[in-house]
Amino acid sequence: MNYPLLDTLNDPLDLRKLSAADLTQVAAELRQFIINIVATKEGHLGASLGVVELTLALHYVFNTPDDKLIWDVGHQAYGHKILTGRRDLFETNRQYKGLSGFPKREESIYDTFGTGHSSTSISAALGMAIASKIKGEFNRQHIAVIGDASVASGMAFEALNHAGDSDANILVILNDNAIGIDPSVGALKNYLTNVKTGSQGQDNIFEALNFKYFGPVDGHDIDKLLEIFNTLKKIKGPKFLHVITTKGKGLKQAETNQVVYHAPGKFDALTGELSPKNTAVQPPKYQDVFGLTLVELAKKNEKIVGITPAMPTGSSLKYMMQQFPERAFDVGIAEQHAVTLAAGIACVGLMPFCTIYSTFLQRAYDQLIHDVALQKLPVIFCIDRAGLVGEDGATHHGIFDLSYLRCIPNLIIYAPRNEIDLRNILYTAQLGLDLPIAIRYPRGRGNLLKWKLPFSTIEIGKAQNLKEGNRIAILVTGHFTDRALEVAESFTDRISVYYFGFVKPLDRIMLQRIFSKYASIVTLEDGVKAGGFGSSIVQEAAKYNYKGDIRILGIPDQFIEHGATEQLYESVGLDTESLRQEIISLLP
Ligand SMILES: Cc1ncc(C[n+]2csc(CCOP(=O)(O)OP(=O)(O)O)c2C)c(N)n1
Ligand SMILES: CC(=O)[C@@H](O)[C@H](O)COP(=O)(O)O
Ligand SMILES: [Mg+2]
Repeated sequence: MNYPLLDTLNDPLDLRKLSAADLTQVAAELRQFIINIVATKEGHLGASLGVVELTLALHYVFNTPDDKLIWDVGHQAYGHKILTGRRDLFETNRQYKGLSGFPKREESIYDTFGTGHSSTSISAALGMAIASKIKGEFNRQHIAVIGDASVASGMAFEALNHAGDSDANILVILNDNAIGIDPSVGALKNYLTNVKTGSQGQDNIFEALNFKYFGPVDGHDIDKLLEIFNTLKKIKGPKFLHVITTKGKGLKQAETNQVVYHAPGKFDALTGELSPKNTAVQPPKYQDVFGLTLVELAKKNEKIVGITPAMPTGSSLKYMMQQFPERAFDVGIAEQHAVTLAAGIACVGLMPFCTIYSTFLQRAYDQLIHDVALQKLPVIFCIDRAGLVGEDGATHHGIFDLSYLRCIPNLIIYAPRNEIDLRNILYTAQLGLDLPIAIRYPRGRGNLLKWKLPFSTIEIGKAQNLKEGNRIAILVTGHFTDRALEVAESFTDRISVYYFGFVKPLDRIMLQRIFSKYASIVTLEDGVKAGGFGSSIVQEAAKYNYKGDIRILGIPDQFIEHGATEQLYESVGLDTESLRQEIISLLP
């Protein structure tokens, strides 16, 4: 594939040597380059295609990296990476030891702020703008590019509220494509639609917040973007530019099927068609076990309400939203609100199932403690993407939840070992608990083809002995249970496996039996070792005055980068072979 102009661009200085008229061709080449690589290497597609012209115009007019450019979420920054010296490395995007799929300060001086989670860009840009002013660097611009779904989040509004009351040199660019991963929701989305259609009248929210407002402008018209940026760069203080773009621009399928092409997996770069799916019958994704089981339960239990902060497709709450639109809500990128909304719903006797990715629940920690657990409100948290998630990397791994949840009083924590177990704990939870429960399960597929079995109730706080052995006890939680069994089988009758679905409350009776029987214990989890399941066993062992060895196996005290999930587990010694070696080293 030929990229005659793109191939000459090693950084934005080269770009600025081109004539403005050349930028149209660069845009076409850049778009094709992104399509060609993402088609085979996978990744986020639609968002980056939508901001090709915006990316070029920003780097052309502004003096990056001295002017600070911050991409919200960062999943749209592929063009930015390619133009800022990473074209040749881009085929390693999201792969183990390759480029990160998100901006990352260690990777480039052009990546001024690391992102991955949404709605941080305005705060970060404002922080930089305030610091520049304190340092006397008055001419620097600080630019946050934020999407229409991300700008509706609380954090973004907190930053707008602060910035609008300052004289900071900040430019907020709203990249409005009317969609997040799923279609955008909420009153702000309606307002933005009215602005675009001209039916909004004179009122302007952003002007009311004291920003100088510009737009809306067509974000695919390079000349218009150059003109407006040349104006904006001379204006001091807080400015807001409303840009209209099309997610997936330039690839027909990505434009028409924006949800799927947000991150489409492999596809044909020429036709845009998705690569054929594996047609063999496969075990279900955990998210679908959750989503489909919830529909089954909601048909019989009218108290069930579903909540997702902006991930109806990713969490599979979409199934309930389709069947029971009056009882299932996408609240937008608003994790804090989602949790307290669930608390409110529980207060009045309904049964909220609040599904949030483990990594995004970090945003709502105070709400979890203050609004839910402290008041013993029986919210059912369905925490998806627990454990390592793969190519999204350090910003998205769900490895902290067991530790950050375990220290909260009144909270039940359950990590199902498989799809049937997940179904049964969902069933058990909706029978009525008098405490909140956090049910956490991994990204991707389970192992069972037959998983839609009749429901059975799970006894709260009970562990199970799955395999009896006489030397070492493996205590395991969550989906690593099969891994523990596989390892144990290879040692015939020497290794026991105890499955602790409940990380809290722990089965103390079972633990006492284990402490009195084994001289060596290994704990296994897909979360951080610090403060997690293994830690809780060590604490119990100390209370019991246990004198044997306990080895905690989990994620070490470091951020884990991106790569295929199994590759990453191997890198931290949690693959089957490494576990087997650990056991061998403990055997007398
Ligand atoms: C705090 C947080 N919640 C959820 C997500 C998952 N997420 C990633 S991109 C995205 C949609 C972003 O939409 P928008 O800001 O409009 O950008 P676009 O994809 O349209 O460019 C969501 C919900 C996230 N990254 N961070
Ligand atoms: C950028 C972002 O936060 C999401 O697009 C995320 O990558 C989705 O993750 P899943 O693919 O696990 O749904
Ligand atoms: Mg959007």
